This record gives sequence, C-alpha cells and structure tokens, in this order.
Amino acid sequence: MVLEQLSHSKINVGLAILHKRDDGYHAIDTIFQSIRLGDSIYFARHHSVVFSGMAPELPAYMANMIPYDESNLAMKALRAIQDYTGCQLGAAIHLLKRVPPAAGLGGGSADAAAMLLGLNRFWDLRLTDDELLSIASTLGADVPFLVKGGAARGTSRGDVLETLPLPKAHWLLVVKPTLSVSTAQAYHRFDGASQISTDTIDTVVNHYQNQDFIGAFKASANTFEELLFPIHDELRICKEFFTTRGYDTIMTGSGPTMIVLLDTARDALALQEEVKAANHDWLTLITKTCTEEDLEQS
Ligand SMILES: C[C@@](CO)(OP(=O)(O)O)[C@H](O)COP(=O)(O)OP(=O)(O)OC[C@H]1O[C@@H](n2ccc(N)nc2=O)[C@H](O)[C@@H]1O
Ligand SMILES: Nc1ncnc2c1ncn2[C@@H]1O[C@H](COP(=O)(O)OP(=O)(O)O)[C@@H](O)[C@H]1O
Repeated sequence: MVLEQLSHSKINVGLAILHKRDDGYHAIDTIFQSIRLGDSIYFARHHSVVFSGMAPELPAYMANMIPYDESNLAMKALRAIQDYTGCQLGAAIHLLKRVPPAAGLGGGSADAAAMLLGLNRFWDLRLTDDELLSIASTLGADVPFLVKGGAARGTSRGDVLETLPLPKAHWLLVVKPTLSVSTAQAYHRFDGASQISTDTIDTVVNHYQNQDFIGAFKASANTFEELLFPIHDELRICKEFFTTRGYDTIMTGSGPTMIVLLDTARDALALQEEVKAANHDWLTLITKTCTEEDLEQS
C-alpha cells in the first residue's frame, strides 16, 4: 500500500510586521490562504526509514536548492514525531517537489506539515490535532497554519491562528523571479516602521468574512514589499509588469514571488505568453486558491 499526502502551499494575502520581539522573532499580523500548488509525499512499507526526493518540473537552479537529507524540513518533522511518540517503525518516503523553494510560498513548511499528517495516518499514531499543532510549532512559525490549511489570520510569530471562512476558488498566476530571498535576512531589514498595520489586516479580514476574496486581495499590503523593493529592482519590475496591465498583484511572504489575481485560466495562459515574449526568465505557474473540497481530498 502506498499512501500519498498532499502538501498545499500558501500565500499571504497581506502581512504586517508589527515589532521585533525579545526572542528575536517578529510579531506579525497576516492572512494565510492555502493554494492548490503543492508537493506530494509518498509513504510505502519498509523495515527502516529511507528518504528520497526529486523536483523534475522545477528549473535546475531551484531543484538544486532542495536537500534530501536530515536537513530537509520534512525529515525534521519525521524526527520530531519519532521523538514525541517513540515510534520505531520504518517507511520508504519520497518527496515530489513542485513548489519553488525559498519563494515565500511556505514550501518546506508545507512538507513538514504533510510529513506530520502523513505519518500520523501511515503509522496509525492517532495524534490529536492539538498534538500535531504543538509539534508543528517547534518546526517553524508557518508550520501550524500549513497543518490546518484553509484560510486564517496568523498573529504572534504567525503561529496563533484564527480560522476564516474560505472563499470560492480564484485563479492565480504564481510568478517567481530569479532572485532568492532569505526569510531571516528579510526580517532583519525591519527597523520598526511600516505603513502597514493591524488596521490593514482588519480590512482584509472583513472582506474574508463577506466571502469577498477579490476585495481582500485588493485591500492587502505587505511590509516585506517596503523592505525589499528598494534593494531589489527585479521585484518592482516584476510587480509593475502585471499592475501596468491592469492585474492586481501582491508579493507573498518574504518574497520574492508575486501573486497575480485573474478571472479565468485563459487570462493566466495569455499572461504566461506575455512574460515569455518579454524575455523574462521568471517561473510562472497557474493555480487556484483552495476550497473546502480541495482540503478534504488532501
Ligand atoms: C515570512 C513568512 C510569512 O508567512 O513566510 P515565508 O516568506 O518564509 O514563506 C513567515 O513569517 C516565515 O515563517 P517560517 O518560514 O516558518 O519561519 P521560521 O522557519 O520559523 O523562521 C525563519 C527565520 O525567520 C525569522 N522570523 C520568522 C517568523 C517571524 N514571525 N519572525 C521572524 O523574525 C527568524 O529570524 C527565523 O529564524
Ligand atoms: N522540503 C523542503 N522544500 C524546500 N526547501 C527546503 C525543504 N527543506 C529544507 N529546505 C531549505 O529551506 C529553504 C527555504 O525554502 P522554503 O521553505 O521553500 O521557503 P519559503 O518559506 O520562503 O517558502 C530552501 O532554500 C532549502 O534550502
């Protein structure tokens, strides 16, 4: 029997950095939204734990950034669950990566979350949701949301979650410029001031409460755009490529990925062609926001 666990990635529909905390982390206020773009983790019976992975659909320079060893966030999740439960069972585990790494899409964190959920099923560990969330919070600030999925407001380190109603699915074009941004370094640029506040995120939440994803997207803003646009021209150029064509576009997480909101898949395909025709070497992927049905299937 082979078990497949999907790991949906996320976008941030708005992110305000509020202040630096005493523990070195930053207090944030953000809206997480699951998207269909995700990796798969496969589990098969084996006498010991073996781990492998590949990313055949990603450009080589991105695929080469992903380690398939103990430093992979998915393997860290496996070790955390072994420590917590004392479970000594084996498994042959394969990670099929589709999500661009270091992109602000929470790809590694989503794999950690999928490993927790997948092992709970595969090894029949019967951990409760609260136990899984508590292990998740030791693995990274984004991991608890990625265990839950859906739509949620995240405060504190991004790990205190308030679930929001999921709007209907919307088409998105995910655009990954070539530069890579380290999350820690991006946070390090914050000097205590941002135009974006809890009020901004309150407005986004109001739109979510009204099932108005388009309104939420238009009202959102991200402190990381303030921190990174002045030092990376490619980000401004990338965002303007879409906004000047009339498309609402936001940067997700600590970047560099831009999320373009679209009415139809045809619009997404046409934009992909325009990016190619303009000779930009940005990776573009078409996806949708997740619905309840998507989450039930994962
Ligand atoms: C910016 C966000 C927005 O969703 O996502 P990404 O851009 O990484 O996808 C998250 O806050 C990223 O969360 P995550 O990637 O899980 O962060 P962690 O592994 O816990 O932390 C990586 C580093 O980021 C910094 N960090 C992270 C979260 C936070 N609230 N304050 C911080 O200062 C710390 O320097 C930490 O050492
Ligand atoms: N399963 C994984 N998938 C992707 N990157 C991983 C994974 N495990 C560890 N990494 C490392 O984590 C870094 C950040 O990747 P990722 O979690 O995708 O970033 P982000 O949080 O910005 O989406 C990568 O550069 C890579 O070296």
